[in-house]
Amino acid sequence: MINVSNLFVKIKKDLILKNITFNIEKGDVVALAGQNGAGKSTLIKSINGLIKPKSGAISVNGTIGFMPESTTPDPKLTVSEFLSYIYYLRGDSFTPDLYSKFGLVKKIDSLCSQLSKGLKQRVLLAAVFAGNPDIIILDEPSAGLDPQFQLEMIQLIKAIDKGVTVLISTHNISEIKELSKKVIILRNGEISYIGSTREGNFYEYF
Ligand SMILES: Nc1ncnc2c1ncn2[C@@H]1O[C@H](COP(=O)(O)OP(=O)(O)OP(=O)(O)O)[C@@H](O)[C@H]1O
Repeated sequence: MINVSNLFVKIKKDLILKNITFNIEKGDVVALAGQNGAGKSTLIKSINGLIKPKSGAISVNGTIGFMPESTTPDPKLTVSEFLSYIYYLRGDSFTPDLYSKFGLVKKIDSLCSQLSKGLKQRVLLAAVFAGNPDIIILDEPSAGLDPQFQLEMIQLIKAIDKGVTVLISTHNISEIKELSKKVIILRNGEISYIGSTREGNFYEYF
């Protein structure tokens, strides 16, 4: 579903990603981990076609729903206006049952600017599903959330339909263990570990 081979990415003069190779199969839920600055967001942007690699190949077999890091829904729109707009752009319609699925029923008419960080993240997660993408890519969806909202975010991600491929960037070891069987760990722009989250102390490769 996502195939990356011998990927090198340069930003300005710096080589940020070095010889990255991995394969994600349809329906896999894969965590992308690594310390700050390891290259997770650069890899995610490359997969989304937002950064042109120096060399190597990326092939993506399907449509992507992408939630970038540290973004916010349009502050001038209400929750319903924002989600209707995003779904419209993707040729889809936002149905009311999605408000309850994402815990937004009481916030339908609130301005996005007035939501807490946790609620903004839920609105963005709801937006990711517009157009029924085959692949969901989430860049640190629970960063900055309190433990309760983190748990809720994990539950929402776990509820994603089987068969949808998920790539989720996170620092959170319990989140990695809870959500995914497979983890890719980056260290200084290289893969330091790729494999199961069930075996060994994979977090030593951070
Ligand atoms: N536009 C840019 N200009 C210069 N350097 C950049 C740019 N974008 C990323 N980098 C550098 O690339 C490296 C990897 O950054 P990236 O954001 O991909 O890491 P990350 O693993 O996502 O980090 P974090 O967990 O902090 O989000 C860092 O050293 C960063 O400073």
